[in-house]
Amino acid sequence: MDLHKEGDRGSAKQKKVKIVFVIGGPGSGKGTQCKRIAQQFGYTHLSVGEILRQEISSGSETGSMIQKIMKEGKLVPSDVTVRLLQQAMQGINSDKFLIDGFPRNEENVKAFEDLTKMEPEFVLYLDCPQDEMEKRLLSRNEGREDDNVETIRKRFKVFMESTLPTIEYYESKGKIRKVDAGKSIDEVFESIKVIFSQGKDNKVPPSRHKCKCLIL
Ligand SMILES: Nc1ncnc2c1ncn2[C@@H]1O[C@H](COP(=O)(O)OP(=O)(O)OP(=O)(O)O)[C@@H](O)[C@H]1O
Ligand SMILES: Nc1ccn([C@@H]2O[C@H](COP(=O)(O)O)[C@@H](O)[C@H]2O)c(=O)n1
Ligand SMILES: [Mg+2]
Repeated sequence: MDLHKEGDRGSAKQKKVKIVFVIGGPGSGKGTQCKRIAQQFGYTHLSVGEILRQEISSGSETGSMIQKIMKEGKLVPSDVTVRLLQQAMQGINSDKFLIDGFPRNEENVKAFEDLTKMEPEFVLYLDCPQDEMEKRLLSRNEGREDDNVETIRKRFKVFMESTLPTIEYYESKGKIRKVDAGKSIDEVFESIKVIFSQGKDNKVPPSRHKCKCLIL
């Protein structure tokens, strides 16, 4: 990916692209909060789930493969996901990306690092109790095929087994910024604003997290 360069005809002028990943369980409020962050802090919001749903809508063979996986609440192979994400990023002239719903497992992390040679500035983790997430998803009403009890439970399992290890990985790098996402939309955004208002040198010290999502 050539996200680092800008200017005419491939001049070597460097463009520093800032990336923030946003992760959290299904229904933790990633999409809701990303919209607000993008608006207030000037980020380009890319929802990886949305990118995958667009591929389904295109009617491609890859799209039908994605549809089957999503219906099962499983994860799409990382080479497919990262290629589509990379294409979306390359099509937008922005230097600040908010990547919603990524990474979902260690394979996502590796594929992203290998392909883009980039790392996120930090990772926003929306930590929310599972019963609250389930309640939100069951009343979302956006017509998503995966918003039914059976698939939701499978998505929770995938989150616990595959996504939590990525949180540990970024925790070890001091990159996790965790917020309590079980509160109201406004309250969650207040906590997020503090994080996005912090300067580069004003980093929150790393701390071992305890997930609310595990306390059931
Ligand atoms: N803090 C909150 N309190 C109550 N409801 C919320 C809160 N945040 C989001 N919601 C609602 O919960 C539902 C799920 O939110 P959202 O779509 O933002 O979650 P998500 O993390 O993006 O989920 P997914 O991983 O399934 O895409 C939406 O209907 C949204 O309006
Ligand atoms: N990195 C990702 C992100 C998403 N998926 C698949 O899409 C589904 C919906 O994602 P949302 O972020 O919109 O909840 C998710 O359940 C996965 O099937 C993925 O594979 N990899
Ligand atoms: Mg979402």
